Amino acid sequence: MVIEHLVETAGLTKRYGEQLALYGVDLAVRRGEVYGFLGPNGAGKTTTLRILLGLVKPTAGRVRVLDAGPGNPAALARIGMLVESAAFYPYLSGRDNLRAFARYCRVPDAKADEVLEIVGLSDRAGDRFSAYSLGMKQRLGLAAALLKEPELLILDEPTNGLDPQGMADMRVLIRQLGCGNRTVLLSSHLLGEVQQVCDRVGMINEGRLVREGTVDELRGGSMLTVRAEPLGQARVLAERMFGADRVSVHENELRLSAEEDDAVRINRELVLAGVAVRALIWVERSLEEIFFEVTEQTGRELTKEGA
Ligand SMILES: Nc1ncnc2c1ncn2[C@@H]1O[C@H](COP(=O)(O)OP(=O)(O)OP(=O)(O)O)[C@@H](O)[C@H]1O
Repeated sequence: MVIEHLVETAGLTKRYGEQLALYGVDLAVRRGEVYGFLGPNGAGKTTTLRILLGLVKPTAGRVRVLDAGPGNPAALARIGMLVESAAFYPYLSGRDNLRAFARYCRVPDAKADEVLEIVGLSDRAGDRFSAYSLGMKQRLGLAAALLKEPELLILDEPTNGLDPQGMADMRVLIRQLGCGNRTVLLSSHLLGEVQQVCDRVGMINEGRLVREGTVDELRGGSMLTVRAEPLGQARVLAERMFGADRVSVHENELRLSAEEDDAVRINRELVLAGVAVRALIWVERSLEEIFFEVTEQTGRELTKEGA
C-alpha cells in the first residue's frame, strides 16, 4: 500500500536572526492520521506550523502541503486551521459569527449550524461570543476551521488555557474529527494528551525532530522489571541472555526490554542459578520517559498534564 503524505518537509530550517528555531526537520504526516507534534515551549512547533501555512518563510528546506507549496491558495482552501486564537466579533452570537464567516468562505449558512453541532455548541449558539468561556471560544474556533470541510486540520496547542474538563472535551472532539479520512496535525507540550489523542508522534526539541513514530513504536515494546537478589548476579545472567543493550539497572531493579516469553525464560534461569526472584513486573514506558531519554532533559520542559 502506498502511504500518502499530506504534509512533507525535508531539511526544514528556520533562523530568526541569530536564533536557530528549526534545523533539518523531516516531517511526514500521513492521510487519515492524527499526528502530534510534541515538544517543550520554544522547541519550534509554532514556527513549523506557521511555515506549513505559508505564514512564515523557511530559511532552507523543502515543504509540501497537500501536494503544493506552503501558502498555495488552492491547498489552503482544503486546510482548516486553529493556529492563533481565532478572531470573532464579541457582540455577535457564536452562530452569527460563524454565519458571517461562512458567507466570507462562500459556504451555506446551514453548514454553520452543522459544525456548531459537531463541536457541541448548538445549545449556546445564540449567546454572545463575549459571554463564552475559553473552552467555548476554542470550540467556536474549531467550528470555523471545519466550515470548509477541510481534508487537513492544523491545530496549534488546541487545549492551551482550557480547564481540565475543557481539555478533556477538546481531546474527545479531536479524536472524533480524526476518524475517517480527515487528517489532523496538532502541536502540544502535553505528553499525556499526545499519548491519548495521536496515532503518530513527532518529538521536537530545540528545533530538531528527535523521534517520529506511532506511540507503540516510540515506546519500543514493553519493559520487564525484575526484583532479584543478588542483583549483580541477576544482571550478569540477564545480559548474557538478552545482550547488555537490553538490560539496565534502576533503583535496585533490573529493567529489561523484553517480549512476553522472556519473563518465563529469565525467571527460570535466575532460579536455576540460585538467584532469589522477588518480583517480575511488566511496565509500559510512557512517552515522557522516551522523550527524556532521547533529549536527556530533566522533565522541567514538558508537562505531564493531560495524562
Ligand atoms: N518572530 C520571531 N522572532 C524571533 N525569534 C522567534 C520568533 N518566533 C519564534 N522565535 C524563536 O524560535 C524558537 C521556536 O519558537 P516556536 O514559537 O516555534 O516554539 P514552540 O515550540 O511553538 O513554543 P511555544 O509552545 O512556546 O509557542 C524560540 O526560540 C523562539 O523564541
